[in-house]
Amino acid sequence: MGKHKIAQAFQTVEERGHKAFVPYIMAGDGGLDQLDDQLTFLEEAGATVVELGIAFSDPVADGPTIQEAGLRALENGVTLRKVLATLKESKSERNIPIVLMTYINPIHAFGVEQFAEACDEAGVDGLIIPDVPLEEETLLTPHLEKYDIALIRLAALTSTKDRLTEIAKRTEGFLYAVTVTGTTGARTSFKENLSEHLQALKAQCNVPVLAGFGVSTPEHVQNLTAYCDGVVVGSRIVDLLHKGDRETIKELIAAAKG
Ligand SMILES: O=P(O)(O)OC[C@@H](O)[C@@H](O)c1c[nH]c2ccccc12
Repeated sequence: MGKHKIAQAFQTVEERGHKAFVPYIMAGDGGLDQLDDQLTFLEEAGATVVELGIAFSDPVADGPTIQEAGLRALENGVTLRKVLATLKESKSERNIPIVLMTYINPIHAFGVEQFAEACDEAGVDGLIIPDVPLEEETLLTPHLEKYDIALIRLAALTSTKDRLTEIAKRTEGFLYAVTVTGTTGARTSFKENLSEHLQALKAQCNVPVLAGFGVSTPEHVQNLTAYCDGVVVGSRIVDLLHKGDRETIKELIAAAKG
């Protein structure tokens, strides 16, 4: 479980000569009773890992598509506790690693130690917590280590060189290379020097480097994976899942297979 399960999933992708594809979905968008079916669909469509978002009242890093999905989930009565309970029930039926994306407040409300234990019981393999800077992560790390849960760090375009080096060294599971400045959301183009940025991160990192934010077409997937190990796709997946267009999701995931 945990870090090792994530590492194994990436290894399988590499052995097949593919790139990793990590879809983001908002837990409880469409109702929590849909979650198992959504995870099974993504696993069967060839996703490497799933990033599962927890709806939050103040999602500072989220763009409009993810915010709206969060509102729908909150209207459905979704809470961190309910998501963990749902994951726990279907744990044995699932192979794909799960990474939870949540802000720090709900974790504090839960209690850090209890949260780590509940993640372990639910089969959560990693965490993305965008509002915990490097300086504050020791709040979490001892508890996550106890259960082998990966803390996936985000590398921002605006970080200094030294800070990027530190983030690349510390990250677990994979490095989340944010490809744009600003919030999440589909975009049409990326910065010109993004390829060098990704390659520089790759050179300093012992785990896969995945590019995320704004990735929304098969062309984006193919262009970016020339310089890194895979992609994270959020807003486009959330939008397609909400519309019920699963065929286009399959095509996006297939783009990572080259
Ligand atoms: O939606 P996009 O632009 O495809 O970006 C991925 C993103 O949505 C997902 O990884 C995510 C959702 N909320 C976040 C908050 C911080 C970092 C990452 C995220």
